[in-house]
Formats: sequence, C-alpha cells, structure tokens
Amino acid sequence: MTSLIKRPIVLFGPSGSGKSTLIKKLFEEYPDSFGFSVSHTTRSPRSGEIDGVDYHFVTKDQFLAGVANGEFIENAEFSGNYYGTSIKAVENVKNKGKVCILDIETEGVKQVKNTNLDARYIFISPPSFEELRKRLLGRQTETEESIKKRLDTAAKEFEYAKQPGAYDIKIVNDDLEKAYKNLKSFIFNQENKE
Ligand SMILES: Nc1ncnc2c1ncn2[C@@H]1O[C@H](COP(=O)(O)OP(=O)(O)OP(=O)(O)O)[C@@H](O)[C@H]1O
Repeated sequence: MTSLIKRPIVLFGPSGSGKSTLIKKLFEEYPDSFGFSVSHTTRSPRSGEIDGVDYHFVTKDQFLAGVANGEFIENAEFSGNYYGTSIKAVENVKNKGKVCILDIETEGVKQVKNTNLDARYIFISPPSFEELRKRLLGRQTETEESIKKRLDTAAKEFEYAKQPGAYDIKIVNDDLEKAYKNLKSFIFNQENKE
C-alpha cells in the first residue's frame, strides 16, 4: 500500500539536473494530487514558458517591492536574476487540497527550512558535472555566459548537499525513468528513504 504524505515537497539541485523534467512527469501522471508553487522571477521567459504557469515574470522593482512587503517565503538572487516563492503561491496549492511542489535553489532551501512550512527535501543530482554541462548545452536555452554561471553555482550546490541534513533523499538523475521511479517511491511512501 502506498500513502501520499501531505507535506510540501521541495526539489532542489543544480540547474540542468532535471528538476523541471521530473516535476512535469509527476504532474502528468497525477494532475489531481500535486500543485506547483509558481515562483516569481525577474529573468526573461524562455521560449514556451507561460506567465502565471511556469513563473510569475516580474520586473526587479516589482520583485523588490514584494520582498519589502513580506510577501515571500524565500527569495534569492541566482545567475544575475531574482527568484522567490510567495506565501500566496503555496497557499493557492494548499487551498486546492493538493500537495505543494516547490522547485527552488539552495539559498531558498535554507530560508524555507527556517519557516513553519514543514517540507520534505529532495536533492536532484546529475550523474556528473560533465553530464550537467552537456544537458545545459543540449537544452539550448542558455548563453555560454549563463551556462558558466550555472556551473559555478552548481559547485556550491554540491557543497551544500554534502552537509548533514541537507536533504531527506538524494535522487541521481542518470536514467530518467529510474529517477522518476525513485521520486515517486519517496513521495508516496517514506519507507524508501536513502
Ligand atoms: N535523465 C536524463 N537524461 C538525459 N537528459 C535529461 C535527463 N533529465 C533531464 N534531461 C534533460 O536535461 C535538460 C535539463 O533538464 P531540466 O530543464 O529539467 O533541468 P532543471 O534542473 O529543471 O534546470 P533549471 O533549474 O535551470 O530549470 C533538459 O534538456 C532535459 O530534457
């Protein structure tokens, strides 16, 4: 028997490790069980991204005004842009009776740990640094400069993940189907904790 634990779930890990890909699969399979916390960002939309669905795309002034108003659970600067999770984004999901999924970066993870959100933390790791570089290149969404920044940040994220208690489970996204299976077994039944 599997059981869905209702606590929010935080996915973090280097850019390109596959967080969005895994979340997309989860939502496709269980559209009624999970809801995505739509973050705010000052970065430009990538091709195909929809405002209010993938992110709330805002200006730097709008973002900083929200932070000053205490509207955010966590916020951080990443690769030259601001990102944050609003209290409202998480409440919207909870109000629908769904488990909230958050896709955030490491600085945000540290902040969420200091709130009463009572989340569970999943570190999505690429199989290797070289593979991460290849995937970011293959995604064709980043400039060379942006890839460099993301890889520099990835090194810090690996360091953070090494700290005791950084995550509840680490999932290595080598084979996508295998990683997805591990993700589901953690989400639905905590017995399989690594
Ligand atoms: N197991 C896998 N094997 C090969 N390629 C993968 C795998 N998982 C994801 N990818 C590919 O790697 C790229 C990066 O994945 P994705 O965009 O999901 O990463 P991300 O962690 O969400 O990044 P970001 O934090 O920048 O949004 C995508 O092009 C995706 O299709």
